[in-house]
Amino acid sequence: MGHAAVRDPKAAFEVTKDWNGIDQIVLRNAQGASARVSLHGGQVTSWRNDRGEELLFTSNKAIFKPPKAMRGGIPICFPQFGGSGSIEQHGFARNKLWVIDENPPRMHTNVSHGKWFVDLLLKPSEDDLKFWPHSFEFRLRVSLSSDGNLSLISRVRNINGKPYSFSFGYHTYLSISDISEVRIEGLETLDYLDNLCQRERFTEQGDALTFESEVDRVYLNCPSCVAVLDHEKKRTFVIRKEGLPDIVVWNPWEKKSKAMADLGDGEYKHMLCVDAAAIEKPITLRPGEEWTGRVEFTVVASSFCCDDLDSQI
Ligand SMILES: O=P(O)(O)OC[C@H]1O[C@@H](O)[C@H](O)[C@@H](O)[C@@H]1O
Repeated sequence: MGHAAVRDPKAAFEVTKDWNGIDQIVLRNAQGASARVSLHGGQVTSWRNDRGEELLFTSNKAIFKPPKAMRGGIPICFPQFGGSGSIEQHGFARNKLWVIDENPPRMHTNVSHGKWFVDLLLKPSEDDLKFWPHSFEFRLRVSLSSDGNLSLISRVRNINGKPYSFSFGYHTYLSISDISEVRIEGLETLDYLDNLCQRERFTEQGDALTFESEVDRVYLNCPSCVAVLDHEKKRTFVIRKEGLPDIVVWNPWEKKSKAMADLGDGEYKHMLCVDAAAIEKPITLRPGEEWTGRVEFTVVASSFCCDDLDSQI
């Protein structure tokens, strides 16, 4: 157990140690829902509902060893999503040590974020600047609402003298009953880049996306809300996003899982990555400019779709 870094008794969060002795923040709302965020990578490592059920997947073979990000939760992919740019796969932010931001600048958004939140900050080290010579301040707010919704707001500011571009993704491992029981709604008729076919562009034909083999796609210009329906668990994840046009859908399936040291052979059945992202058109910031990208996860019972949910707000 680490020191308690409580900023305000009403907005309390607790600081404990994660598996490596690195500080992690625990948010717990009045109903008992909770989220954990490690300072290693700013990675959300757990999100539980008020019955204590874990909603994010973490591999049983996850390697909890910095500097690598662990397989599960929500690694932050910045300043590059994927492996086709000039730096390491998914960027360096997920492997770095973040700090708690005690005095974050005001957030220019109408979004209400409940009472339970923490602000984290990442600045590049001298070493990072050798590989990616663009200075930035990356502020991440992770919050849990009184309904147990989890939201992540990222703000990246260019504090460099020159413009630069980056890509980004919330690499979200959802916990699912079984991959054959799950479908995604909201991606119908969209174009996507297929990472399994050298990023060739295709158009989604099906009514909803279901899974029978490996999938690694970047869906382009997606609606602000998609739903992941889990029939067996009778629950639906609703994912809302802002500032993030793309959605990556990834499941490694059997063969690739077997080749991954930090994923059990059959574990692909119980995970599905659905990542709100900005990939096809990188974000460009002029000096002093700031970008905001937000995602919110809600879990609702049974087969709820986004239209139903929108009409309730
Ligand atoms: O093993 P990593 O670096 O965490 O990446 C896992 C996967 O992440 C996905 O988002 C990518 O689309 C895949 O191509 C990649 O294999």
